Amino acid sequence: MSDLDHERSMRRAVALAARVPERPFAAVVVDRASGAVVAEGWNRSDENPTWHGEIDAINRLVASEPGIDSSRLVLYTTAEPCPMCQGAILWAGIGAVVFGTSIRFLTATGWRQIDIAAEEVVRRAPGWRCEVVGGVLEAECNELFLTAARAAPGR
Ligand SMILES: Nc1nc2[nH]cnc2c(=O)[nH]1
Repeated sequence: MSDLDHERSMRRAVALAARVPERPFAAVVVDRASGAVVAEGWNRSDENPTWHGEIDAINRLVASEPGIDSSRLVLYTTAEPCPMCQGAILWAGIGAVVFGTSIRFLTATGWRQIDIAAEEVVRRAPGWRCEVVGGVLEAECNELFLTAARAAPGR
C-alpha cells in the first residue's frame, strides 16, 4: 500500500462527503494496481438505515466492475467502518481499508455507533485478510463530524 497516496484519495472522500453534510460518511474505492478510482459511495441512510457510505460504494463497485480482483482494492472512508460495513468489506474481499475519523471519536462526539473497532472485526475473522489503516486526514474528517454534530446534536 505504500505506493498509494492515501491523503489524495481521502481528500476525494472528504469532498464527496459534502453531498451529505448532515451525515458526512463517504467512501472511495481505489485499485492499487493502477491508482484509479473504481467506485464511490455516500451515506444514504435516510432511504434505508443500512445504506452506509461503505455499503453504497461496495454496491456500486459490484454493479460496475463485476469480476474485479477485489483483493487489490483499497476502500477509503471518512470514518472507521462500523461492524456491519467492516463485515461487508471482508465479504467483498477488499484488501485494505483506510479511514479518517475513529469510532471512538464519533462516540465521544455524540454519534450513535456500535463500539467495535474495524481491526477487532478483522481479528475475529481468522483466515480473512484486510489491512486496516486509521488516522488519514484525521483532523479534517473529525471536523466534518464535529460540524455535523453541532448542527444537529443527539444523533
Ligand atoms: N463508517 C460509517 N459509520 C456509520 N455510522 C452511521 N452511518 C455510517 C456510515 O455510513 N459509515
